[in-house]
Amino acid sequence: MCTYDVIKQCADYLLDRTKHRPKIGIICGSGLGGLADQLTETDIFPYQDIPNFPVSTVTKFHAGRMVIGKLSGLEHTSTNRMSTSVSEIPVMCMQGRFHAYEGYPLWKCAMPVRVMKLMGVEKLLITYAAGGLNSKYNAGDIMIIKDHINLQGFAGNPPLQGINDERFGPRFPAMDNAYDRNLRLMAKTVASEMKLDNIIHEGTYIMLGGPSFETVAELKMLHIFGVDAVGMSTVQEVIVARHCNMKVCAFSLITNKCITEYETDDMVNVADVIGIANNRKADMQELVRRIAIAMNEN
Ligand SMILES: O=P(O)(O)O[C@H]1O[C@H](CO)[C@@H](O)[C@H]1O
Ligand code: HPA
Repeated sequence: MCTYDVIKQCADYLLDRTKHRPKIGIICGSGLGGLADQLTETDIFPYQDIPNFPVSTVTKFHAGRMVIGKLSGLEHTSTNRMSTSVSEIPVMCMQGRFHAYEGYPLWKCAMPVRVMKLMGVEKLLITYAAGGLNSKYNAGDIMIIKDHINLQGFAGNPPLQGINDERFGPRFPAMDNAYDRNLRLMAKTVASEMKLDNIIHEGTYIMLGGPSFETVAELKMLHIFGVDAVGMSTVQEVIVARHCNMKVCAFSLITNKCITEYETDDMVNVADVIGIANNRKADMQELVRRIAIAMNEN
């Protein structure tokens, strides 16, 4: 386990090298790291330079850098949202995350969230690529997570395993409203303003260990569980963020429809995942940018 002191060393390393003091953190999913490239006045830290930080091994899809800088956008300066001004807010952006299939234990995959917390981050925006299991979802759609199923926790492998340090949070944190109701509402409003209503959904996510994609039988079982989207990340980040009282909002980019029949030659493959991420990344980045700005107002 990473102790409080080790996490603080990471946080202090970054704080000593940037003038920014972000209250919003962003984790970018596979093929969705472009948002970090939109920041200005950036301080960029390759993960291998940050003491005790994990390093990205799926570097084709995750650049493996912490990018701290300013995100700019229109801010509504009156309560009726009629008057606006350009605002710049400090954010820290993980351009790449860690997955269990890379060989990291779940607590280590989520350790950067604690680093963010000790740097002053209060709200976390998460993006990731996922397969759409809900038959109404199409490749290119976006799902706001309403809830998750912590399958690894069911199996006795939770990200909060080990001795609890109360400085981060309680031994037994609640996971009600893990995906903040107000932030979800705000996300839906912003998506409507962007005229994305026809591709936005709200649903339940499950993280599997990967890296193999799911079998038809597994997907049939997950469908019975009430799962709408399937991926290999995010849940550990959310649990660790909620443990330390950060507010969370998370978005799946549905990169493929899950295949739930045997009588087909279709196969999920990572090239399609990245292709769809590339096609839809501009909308996803704009959505996250607008939500970050709106979050900063509230
Ligand atoms: O969840 P992110 O990091 O976006 O990555 C998703 O994309 C990869 C597979 O295509 C898996 O790692 C899956 O979890
Ligand atoms: O179909 C999928 N399954 C698991 N993870 C994924 N990430 C993108 N698509 C998928």
